[in-house]
Amino acid sequence: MEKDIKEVLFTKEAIQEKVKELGRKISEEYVSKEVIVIGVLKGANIFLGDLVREINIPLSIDFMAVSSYGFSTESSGVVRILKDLDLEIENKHVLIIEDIVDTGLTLKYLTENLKSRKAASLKICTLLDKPLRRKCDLNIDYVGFEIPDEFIVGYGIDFAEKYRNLPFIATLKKEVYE
Ligand SMILES: O=P(O)(O)OC[C@H]1O[C@H](OP(=O)(O)OP(=O)(O)O)[C@H](O)[C@@H]1O
Ligand code: HPA
Ligand SMILES: [Mg+2]
Repeated sequence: MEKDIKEVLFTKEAIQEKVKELGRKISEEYVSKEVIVIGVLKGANIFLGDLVREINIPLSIDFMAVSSYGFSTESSGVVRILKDLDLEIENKHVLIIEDIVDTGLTLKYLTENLKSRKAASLKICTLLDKPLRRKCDLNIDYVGFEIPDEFIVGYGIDFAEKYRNLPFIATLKKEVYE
């Protein structure tokens, strides 16, 4: 795997520090609220696992699975729900956890879908934000790192289902995906 890496953008240690900082902020802002965190599978799985252990207030965890990239580096623009929530979110404070916001189309679709379920509040937390690629308006409440317009992998994020288990976040060599 390592031979395919162009540049490490965030080390394991830098990620860990940022996750702690986000966890502290979320713990303060959601204190005494009934919170459900929703992880967007599969990419957010590893971030969510680390983040919830840095949040020191009671919460529930649920997942949605959606996919729009498949085996490509370009969003298909068509977001499909592969798994819906198990929990009811009516009157609950919902925090969506994402690994990366790129075009924003995944979260646009998800937030529109969840709005109709009458949550008390709906916010977004993403570890990575690639604002230069945005194709729609999206308000993100918690951002770990802003990144340039490059295809990245690691810490849950894949290319063609590979590299999710890298402990760091890195760019891929062009020849790997072209
Ligand atoms: O802002 P966007 O352009 O919509 O891209 C962001 C989404 O794309 C990736 O998921 P993907 O659809 O590849 O599924 P995965 O999480 O299973 O890898 C990533 O995990 C985000 O959910
Ligand atoms: O840069 C990326 N890498 C992997 N998957 C992604 N999905 C959206 N953007 C990316
Ligand atoms: Mg993907």
